[in-house]
Amino acid sequence: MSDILDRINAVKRDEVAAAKARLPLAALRAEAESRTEPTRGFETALRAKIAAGRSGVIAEVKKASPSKGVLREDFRPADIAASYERHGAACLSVLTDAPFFQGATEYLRQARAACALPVLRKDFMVDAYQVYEARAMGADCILLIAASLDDGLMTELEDCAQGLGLDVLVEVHDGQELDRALRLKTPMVGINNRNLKTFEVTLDTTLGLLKHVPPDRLLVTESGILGPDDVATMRDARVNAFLVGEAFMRAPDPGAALAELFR
Ligand SMILES: O=C(O)c1ccccc1NCC(=O)[C@H](O)[C@H](O)COP(=O)(O)O
Repeated sequence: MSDILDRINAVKRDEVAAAKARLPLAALRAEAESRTEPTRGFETALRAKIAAGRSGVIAEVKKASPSKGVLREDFRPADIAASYERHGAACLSVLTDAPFFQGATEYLRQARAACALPVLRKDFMVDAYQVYEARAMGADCILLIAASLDDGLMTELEDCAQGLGLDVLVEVHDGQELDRALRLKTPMVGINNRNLKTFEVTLDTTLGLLKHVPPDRLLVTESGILGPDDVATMRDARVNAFLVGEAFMRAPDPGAALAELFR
């Protein structure tokens, strides 16, 4: 039986094929390249928080997930983004995947328009077409999941993103993926504590891999940061950048929850 990532990637390839039929690559590329305004610096924003002695928090805007179902009924991306900014987030991560996360391109546009924070397009990238889409919709950064991509495609997508002025966060879950990620140019490496085959979450994933991340890289711990003990564990291990979704999405005010967790 295929795992969730295989299923997601198959759906993504179908989505890309349908999108190309509606809007050919050349037209989308022209649209993306016609955006003259600079992107907001995602890596720069994270590093600035950390340099100021704070945690660099990538605050996620996510209505639902495959492992947890619907996380938030009252889902207003613009309000959530504004609250995150008021309470000290460095960056946003906005789910644009619809079939599995109930996300939308429009949510990214709404969230970005409501604040000055850089925004990650959180989706499952399998084709350069989606990178052009990311730039066209206003994203500042894309996610590359090493488990989903061979080396050639990962490099192609990174080159495409960087050529458009987008930052890249590469995500890994084990040592082999980390070795492959470290051959990319991007300094931002996310270690996902969630096993995407079993949905098991353990912070030991970050704790076990972090010694293999060179000091010039910006390590982001992803998933399963739910309470103050989790933050303290990571800070004790000198991990200062966090991607957090569920803990904020379940709170009445996601930004206030961020301020409480990272005070
Ligand atoms: O969250 C899931 O169920 C999931 C399933 C399959 C692929 C990816 C998945 N999550 C993506 C993420 O990486 C998280 O949204 C992100 O790291 C935040 O995690 P959390 O704070 O645990 O919501």
